Amino acid sequence: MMESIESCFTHSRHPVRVLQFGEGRFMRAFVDYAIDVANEEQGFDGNVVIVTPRAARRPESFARQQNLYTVRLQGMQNGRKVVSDRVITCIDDVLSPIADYDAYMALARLDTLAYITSNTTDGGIVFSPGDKLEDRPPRTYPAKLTQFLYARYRYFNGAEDKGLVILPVELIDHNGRTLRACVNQYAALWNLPSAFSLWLDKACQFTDTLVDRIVTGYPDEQTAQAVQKELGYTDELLDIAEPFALWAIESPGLERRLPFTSTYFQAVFTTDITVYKERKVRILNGAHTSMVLGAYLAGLDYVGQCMADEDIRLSLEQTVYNEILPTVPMNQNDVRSFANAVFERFENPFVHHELLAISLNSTAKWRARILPSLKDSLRATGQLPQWLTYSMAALLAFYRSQDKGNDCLIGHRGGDTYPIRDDADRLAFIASHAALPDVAYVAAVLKQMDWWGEDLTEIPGFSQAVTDHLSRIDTIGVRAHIREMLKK
Ligand SMILES: NC(=O)c1ccc[n+]([C@@H]2O[C@H](COP(=O)([O-])OP(=O)(O)OC[C@H]3O[C@@H](n4cnc5c(N)ncnc54)[C@H](O)[C@@H]3O)[C@@H](O)[C@H]2O)c1
Ligand SMILES: O=P(O)(O)OC[C@@H](O)[C@@H](O)[C@H](O)[C@H](O)CO
Repeated sequence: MMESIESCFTHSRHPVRVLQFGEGRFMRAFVDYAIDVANEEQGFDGNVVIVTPRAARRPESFARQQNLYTVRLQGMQNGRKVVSDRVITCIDDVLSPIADYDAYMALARLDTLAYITSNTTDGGIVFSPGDKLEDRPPRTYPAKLTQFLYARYRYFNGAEDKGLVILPVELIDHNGRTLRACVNQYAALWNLPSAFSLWLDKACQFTDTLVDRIVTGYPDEQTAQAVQKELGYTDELLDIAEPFALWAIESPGLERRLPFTSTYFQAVFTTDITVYKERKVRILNGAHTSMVLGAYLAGLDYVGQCMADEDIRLSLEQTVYNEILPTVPMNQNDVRSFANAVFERFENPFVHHELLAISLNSTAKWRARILPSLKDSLRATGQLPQWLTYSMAALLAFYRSQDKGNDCLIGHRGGDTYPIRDDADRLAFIASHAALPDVAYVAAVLKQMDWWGEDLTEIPGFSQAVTDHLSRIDTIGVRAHIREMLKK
């Protein structure tokens, strides 16, 4: 029988310096990876306590293996194959803020605590007026954070050296500033003293950051068995990622305190992360979001398969190089080499990135990751960019279903079914409009101001062009439609 990870490795001992909201695969292969390496190579001297943002109970998988787990980085870097395994030993505890409320709030009184990190997905940094200061805990992440910071402020009598640096990694615009704005709203809602707001200003730092690493997490069972055999121990938290990692942090002053750059991790400290964000979100995430829904309907399941598929690959090249790149306000040579690198990362034969995983919440992703490029392209050329326009039709085709599943809609691909996962109200809207003729279905969805931030039917020609693409998809199928667009 194989040994277990906890019988092979032990914890590193460091004071707890980081409270992390989010136990997901990304945080574990990115933030915790960087901290673990920094402890070993740079004397960071800090461990992490994780809080699961939503779990009602402490996740047993972490306790079972004493919070140890392996990050396997796999892929090509500078032309050579990389396989790098690291057992992460810097996690002290994983708490549920609901089940372990007192233990979690006790961390606010911890002298050594210096940083708070979070990944609560694109939907986590929100204000909800129903949250109360007395809740154990409040529901949203910003409300939890406000309650936590207020407890710390009170315990240390507003001492300025007990402030915290807050480093959110959610992929939304100005994540630090947005989080700060939510905290301000809770402070006002809960009538917290103005001295607390002053303490937030003087002692705490809310930092905008941008992250980039493809993390696919626990692999399929067959791969998992093979990897564990190689490793020589069992690990149910095994986390697979690519070797590339970039963390751009909008605070040059933190450079010395966060020595996170290492062989497989680059931390950049800068006065403005906009260029990193625009480049990454428009090109990498924009490529994903514009490609995956149509490619899935065309019969593919993984990003790697898309790169090997002539039609899908060519369509993505045209999307990225002809339509997205010219909209990125940076040196075009730099942007082009970033795009070339993205294609190489997508080709990574070792990281199996599921299209269905990327499809989650595609409406919000289309707005954040495609719409700005579409509008900039239209402004610059006077024409609707064909592939970005088509990507909306692919979304509407992928989403079009009246079949309700558990927390999702059920889509159909040939004889197979697949889950359509998005906000519940949005899915309900789709279900109730899916049976309309194409023109009415398209118009109904494009008019949803709160989905897109504007009425998309007001973009000249957009509604008609999307309807035309959707009708071709209905009539001849996605792949045939992609082929006819490639011939144009
Ligand atoms: N996996 C990647 O390659 C990658 C790379 C860069 C950025 N990200 C970002 O990470 C997010 C997905 O995380 P993951 O890949 O670790 O997936 P995951 O499913 O493993 O983890 C998701 C985490 O988000 C929390 N969460 C989900 N909805 C929430 C909400 N409404 N409020 C509070 N917490 C919530 C969950 O509790 C969990 O901790 C995405 O938003 C993405 O932008 C992922
Ligand atoms: O993680 P999501 O669901 O927000 O988006 C899916 C992918 O586009 C994303 O995970 C990228 O792989 C990642 O942003 C790369 O840094």
